[in-house]
Amino acid sequence: MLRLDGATVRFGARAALDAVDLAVAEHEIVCVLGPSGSGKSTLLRAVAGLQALDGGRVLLGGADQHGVPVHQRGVGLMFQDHQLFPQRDVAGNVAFGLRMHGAGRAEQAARVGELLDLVGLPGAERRAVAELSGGEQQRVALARALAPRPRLLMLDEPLGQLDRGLRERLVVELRELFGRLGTTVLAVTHDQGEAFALADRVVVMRDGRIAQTGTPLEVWQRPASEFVARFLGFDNVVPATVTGDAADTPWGKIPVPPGSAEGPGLLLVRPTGVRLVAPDEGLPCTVGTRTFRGHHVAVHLRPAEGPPLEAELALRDAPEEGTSVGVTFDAAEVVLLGEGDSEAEGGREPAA
Ligand SMILES: Nc1ncnc2c1ncn2[C@@H]1O[C@H](COP(=O)(O)OP(=O)(O)OP(=O)(O)O)[C@@H](O)[C@H]1O
Repeated sequence: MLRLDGATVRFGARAALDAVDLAVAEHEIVCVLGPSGSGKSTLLRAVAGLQALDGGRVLLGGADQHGVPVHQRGVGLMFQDHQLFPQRDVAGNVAFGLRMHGAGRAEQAARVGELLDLVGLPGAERRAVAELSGGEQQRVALARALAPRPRLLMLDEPLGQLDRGLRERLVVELRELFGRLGTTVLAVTHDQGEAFALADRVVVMRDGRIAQTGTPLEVWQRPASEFVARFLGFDNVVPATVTGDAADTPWGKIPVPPGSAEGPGLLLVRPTGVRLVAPDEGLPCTVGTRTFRGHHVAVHLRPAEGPPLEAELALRDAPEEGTSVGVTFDAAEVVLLGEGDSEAEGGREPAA
């Protein structure tokens, strides 16, 4: 459905999009994730035709989009600040794209009604946009983007401004809705929770390039590099040398999954794999701060040797700050990271 072949966008000497290859299949929901400035919006804008390419191609349904203006690409756009027309009512907003495509009045009214039902705002046609809540406005923006039946729907931080609870609810609704409609979606977000809940596949970007792509589970379980691991919030990363079924690390010997490649590398222990035991067993640590995260607690540990460690524990298992504990590691939660993309490399040279 959508393909980028070596898509490149430069601003001065800097490549905001650096030879990106990406394919999105029909009915697939792909979420692009990455830190601020990694090129996510530039990617969306290039696909939409709002940003010209300096190299490479964007193909939609197999056709090169070079020179095809935005309104002829058949893509729906929903941007961060959803830009509804404040002087128009809900129906006027939702019908906007339909009018642009020359739909008649009756057809517009029928389609608007259908879409408002879909997004959970039945009968809202005559309401003033300014009187809607943030979540309702978001639904109207979504209905507007879906109205002309775009072959590709693109969302830029679709739930960015809403509060957490509403975002979590809407993201589930969106996924269900897109599945029902068979919509192909390319969405951009900096919120990994949102991306993982919405996407069939996530694409993690760094400095205009794709750092990793895979299903949410694949990326979560096997971050490809230190960059991806840290971006996902995993900070238990240390240099390690694997020999057989264990690795030498600054935290001592840590068991690794069977079949791990031998030799030096970087090792990640997911916080769920940090087990607390009696103080005279395993690696001696002192319990530092505890951060409550809903149904679990992130416990920060100061090991006798090596960098700080984070453990994820159930509320009832989290020891008091200052307690002495021992730590052992669960091999199933240990990941050996690719070295190619190490933080230590620092910034890449800007493309010439
Ligand atoms: N019009 C522009 N002129 C010059 N530089 C730009 C322009 N648009 C984007 N950039 C630069 O290109 C890089 C990528 O920007 P982009 O907006 O695509 O990142 P992003 O990942 O979407 O970031 P954010 O999450 O903050 O929106 C950044 O370094 C940005 O400063």
